[in-house]
Amino acid sequence: MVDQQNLNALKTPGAVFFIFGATGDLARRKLFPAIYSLYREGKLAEDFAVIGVARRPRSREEFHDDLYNSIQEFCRYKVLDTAHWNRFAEHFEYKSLDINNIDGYHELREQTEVLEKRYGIPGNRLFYLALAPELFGSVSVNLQKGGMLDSAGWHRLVIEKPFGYDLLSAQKLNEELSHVFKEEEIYRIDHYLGKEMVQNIEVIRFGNAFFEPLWNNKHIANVQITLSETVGVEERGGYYDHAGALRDMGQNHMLQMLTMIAMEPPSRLLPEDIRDEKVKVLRSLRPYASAAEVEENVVRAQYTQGESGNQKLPAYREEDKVDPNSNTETYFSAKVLVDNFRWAGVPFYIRTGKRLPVKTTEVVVEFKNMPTNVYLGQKHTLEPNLLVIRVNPMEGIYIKINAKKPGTESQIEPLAMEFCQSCQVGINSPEAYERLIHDAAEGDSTYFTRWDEVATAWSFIDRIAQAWKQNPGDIKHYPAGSWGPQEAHDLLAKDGFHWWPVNGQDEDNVIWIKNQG
Ligand SMILES: NC(=O)C1=CN([C@@H]2O[C@H](COP(=O)(O)OP(=O)(O)OC[C@H]3O[C@@H](n4cnc5c(N)ncnc54)[C@H](OP(=O)(O)O)[C@@H]3O)[C@@H](O)[C@H]2O)C=CC1
Ligand SMILES: O=C1O[C@H](COP(=O)(O)O)[C@@H](O)[C@H](O)[C@H]1O
Repeated sequence: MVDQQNLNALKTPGAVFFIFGATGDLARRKLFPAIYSLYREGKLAEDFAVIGVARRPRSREEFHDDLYNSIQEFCRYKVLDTAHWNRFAEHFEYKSLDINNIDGYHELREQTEVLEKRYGIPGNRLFYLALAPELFGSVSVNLQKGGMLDSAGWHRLVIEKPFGYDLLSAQKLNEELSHVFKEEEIYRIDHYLGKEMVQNIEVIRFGNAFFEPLWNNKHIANVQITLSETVGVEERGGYYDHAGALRDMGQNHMLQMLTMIAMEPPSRLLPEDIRDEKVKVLRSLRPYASAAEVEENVVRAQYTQGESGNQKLPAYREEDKVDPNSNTETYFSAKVLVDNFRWAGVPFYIRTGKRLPVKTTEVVVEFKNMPTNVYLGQKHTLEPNLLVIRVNPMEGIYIKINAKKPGTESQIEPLAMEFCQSCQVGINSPEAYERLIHDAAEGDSTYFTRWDEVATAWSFIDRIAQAWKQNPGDIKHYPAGSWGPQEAHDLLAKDGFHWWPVNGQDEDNVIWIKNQG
């Protein structure tokens, strides 16, 4: 609970929030719960309204029922009591509208003005597009034509991923949006940037004297970023089969996490300074020069039938709305080089996949071995020091160091110094969408992607996609429930490295490192 004194500092300025796609999956699982949490924590006061927009008819009561169910199922807070719930739900209206029907926007405008009057909102309007990406351009044009941008306050467009399918389509979309919204009014969501531990990377790096001096190619051997999922494509087969892992996770979340690890310290902690540094990293990524280089450095694969626990898992090609002959990748891993002074020669290995054994997001920074190993030849093995940043589902960091095994003469064993943030009583980290909606309402664009970041990321990814397109059938396979194809292991083995076990467990789920104490 937030005390009254801090409330004004936390609260967002009064605004009307429009959720386009209010009957959809994202609204139900993420957006409504996020708005409720913000309200519960006093970050949204009473001067706000939400209008849910979608085509299907919904009475106000039905919409409130949807809202209630979504919060009870997906929010980290359960509904408090009836009086509190009624006060919250009162802020929500529904408008049935086909985004292509311009008359509907005039009605929406009238409805908005009534609410602005009721809540004393000075014309601030935040448009959240939880819609299929092909609708993004038309909505923004129609918002303007329909007079929705004529109010006195600020107007912001929050736009979901994917932002385009490749550089060309992203440029086209950006061009369409830029006729209506200025760059500083566009908030492109990458929900990984809203995650607590992704934001913490910055503090861990720039707030600790013992990391920053070592954060370079003199001391770091390699960096490994893993985003593994146990789920398959669920109900999103239609979208996913067109996108694949490279576009779904690589172009956005993975490259964004890489930039947070690799960027230079910004001169000030202002959104544009931070984003300038991130885009410099993206520009330093060494492009793969040919299809042969792609093949050497990037592994793609698709899951076949497999099992997890005692459960049989279907092959990707058997999933709903997936082409039975599909060659779409559900897994990829890559060796990425950042060609700048700090990182020259340090490989960044990234991997993501569906139907892997565990759900986790983790960054492992592997340090170089000691220049002189005084323990060599004495039957001692020194393991490299690791810094592991756990993003999800566990949040925390651990550092692996070598120490003398207590009670032995001189035996050395690795031990973990672990901080598990998510294990701390009383810490209930906000969901990524809470932070991002709050930031957008505050006008803080730090953790949203700027156009040049998106474009630069696409030009890197496009080379991989184009190389794959030349040889669609040349995809590897892995059984659902496994850690991906052998080639992904070979990718590191060629350089003398291996993937470090995630969650502190090896591939057979054997505890790899003992918790001390
Ligand atoms: N779901 C997720 O986990 C994630 C989703 N995203 C992105 O979020 C966006 C939404 O995804 P998701 O919620 O899954 O999609 P859904 O298909 O579940 O929902 C789409 C929404 O759009 C509405 N809609 C469709 N056509 C129109 C139209 N012509 N006029 C008005 N409303 C329309 C639908 O309502 P109706 O049929 O009633 O019109 C529905 O509310 C996509 O860009 C997706 O890529 C990003 C990350 C994760
Ligand atoms: O953006 C996406 O992310 C999810 C994974 O997000 P997480 O927060 O649960 O790690 C992924 O399942 C989905 O395919 C992708 O579109």
